[in-house]
Parts: sequence; structure tokens; C-alpha cells
Amino acid sequence: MKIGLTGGIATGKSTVAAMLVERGALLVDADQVAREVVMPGEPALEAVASLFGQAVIHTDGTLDRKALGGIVFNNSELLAQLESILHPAIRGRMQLRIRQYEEQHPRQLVVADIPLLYETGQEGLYDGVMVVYVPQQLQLERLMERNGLQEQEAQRRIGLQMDIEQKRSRADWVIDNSGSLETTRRQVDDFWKSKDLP
Ligand SMILES: CC(C)(COP(=O)(O)OP(=O)(O)OC[C@H]1O[C@@H](n2cnc3c(N)ncnc32)[C@H](O)[C@@H]1O)[C@@H](O)C(=O)NCCC(=O)NCCS
Ligand SMILES: Nc1ncnc2c1ncn2[C@@H]1O[C@H](COP(=O)(O)OP(=O)(O)OP(=O)(O)O)[C@@H](O)[C@H]1O
Repeated sequence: MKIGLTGGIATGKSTVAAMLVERGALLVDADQVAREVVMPGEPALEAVASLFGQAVIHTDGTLDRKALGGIVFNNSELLAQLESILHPAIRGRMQLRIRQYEEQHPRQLVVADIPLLYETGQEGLYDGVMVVYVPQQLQLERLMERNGLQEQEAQRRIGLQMDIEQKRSRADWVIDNSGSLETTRRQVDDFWKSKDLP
């Protein structure tokens, strides 16, 4: 069985993914794969450098993610161009890894953590989708705190994604992460038992 795991920026996807992994799930993480496809030597990094110039490349040849984020999160047209370079590469690599996990470990749960799962229309690829939900005000507070962002900047990043209420209403399973980590863990445990997972 393979499920998609999504939510909004800073709603707690990584937190819930780690809990699922503790229980025995195999994780494929889109943010991590997004980092792999821009390692030095990868064609996607060449394409990013041609489009954005050397200002987004560190002197050691690695991608300056902060600089690139500062550009694209403030310019939706450039963000769309970056996505058109990265998304096919991310998607291909994720599908490959998911297939390998399914073949090698057919009885284990495979979890694909994809922030933009609904935005990119990938829900049909999975047996179901789990949404990690917090109300938008709490999402804003956690994002500001974790990334050290001013409110306006944090709002802008939230606004680049589909509304969290809309994601919640589409979900097959909702994990409400607005309480304590223990409360969240209990919901993850309930999901695990309901699926009769080992
Ligand atoms: C712009 C980049 C370099 C900034 O890197 P940085 O290390 O600062 O952030 P990181 O990658 O950890 O992303 C943090 C969060 O930002 C949000 N985010 C990332 N990309 C996007 C996007 N294209 N649209 C909306 N939100 C996004 C996600 O919620 C993600 O979890 C990076 O986010 C990137 O390469 N984005 C484009 C690829 C992409 O769409 N990734 C999303 C997973 S498919
Ligand atoms: N139940 C909780 N109570 C308090 N803080 C939490 C809780 N869950 C997560 N956090 C904190 O909220 C922030 C966001 O969580 P996390 O990094 O798991 O979100 P994410 O959805 O994976 O984010 P991104 O979309 O940016 O990858 C982190 O700083 C995390 O420590």
C-alpha cells in the first residue's frame, strides 16, 4: 500500500512522516528528492544556473537555496519556471524509488511526502491521501518561528499553496497537528491500527 502525505507549509508533514517511519513505514520525501536533483553534476542544476545566473550558485558549485528561495517566493512567474525544470525530475525519481520499495517490501506501507500533491494533481497515484492539518493562524505562527520570517513574508509563502482547509476537505485521512505531539502520535497510531498494518 502506498499513500500520499501532504498539508501546508509548516503544518507538520515531516513530523508526522517521522512518526510513520518509527512505526515501520518507508518514506519518500519530495523536499529531499528536490535537493538531490540539484546536486552538482545534475542536469537540473545546470538548467537552474542558466536561468537564474551565478547569483544562485555558491562558490563551491552547490545551489544557494536561500538566494533562490528569496527570488522565486517573491515572483510567481519565476517560481513556475523553476518548477517546470524541477518537477519532472523530482517526479521521475520519486516514482522510481516508490516502485523499488513496493517491489522489495510488498507488505510495508510506503509514504510519499509531497507538499504540492494536490496542486500538481498527483492524488490519483496513491491508494489514499493523508493531510496534516493545523488552522491557518497556527500555521502562520509555526512558519514564522521555524524560518524566522516576518508575518508578511510568511503569509506570502502560505499563499503560494492551496488553502489548508481545501486540502483537509479533500483528504482520505486527516491528522490534526494543532495539539501536542502526543495527541498527534495517537492519531497516527489509530490510522496504523485501522489499516491493519504490522
Ligand atoms: C526554492 C527552493 C530552492 C528553496 O529552498 P529551501 O531549502 O529554502 O526550502 P525547502 O525546499 O526546504 O522548502 C520548504 C517548503 O517550501 C514550500 N515550497 C517549496 N517549493 C514550493 C513551490 N514550488 N510552491 C509552493 N511552496 C513551495 C514547501 O512547503 C516546502 O516544504 C526550493 O523550495 C525549491 O527548489 N522549490 C522548487 C521545487 C518544489 O516545488 N519543491 C516542492 C516539493 S515537490
Ligand atoms: N504538534 C506540534 N506542536 C508544536 N510544534 C510543532 C508540532 N508539530 C510540528 N511542530 C513544529 O512546527 C514546525 C513545522 O513542522 P514540520 O517541519 O514538521 O512541517 P512541514 O509540514 O514538514 O514543513 P515544510 O512544508 O516546510 O516542509 C517545526 O518547527 C516543528 O517543530
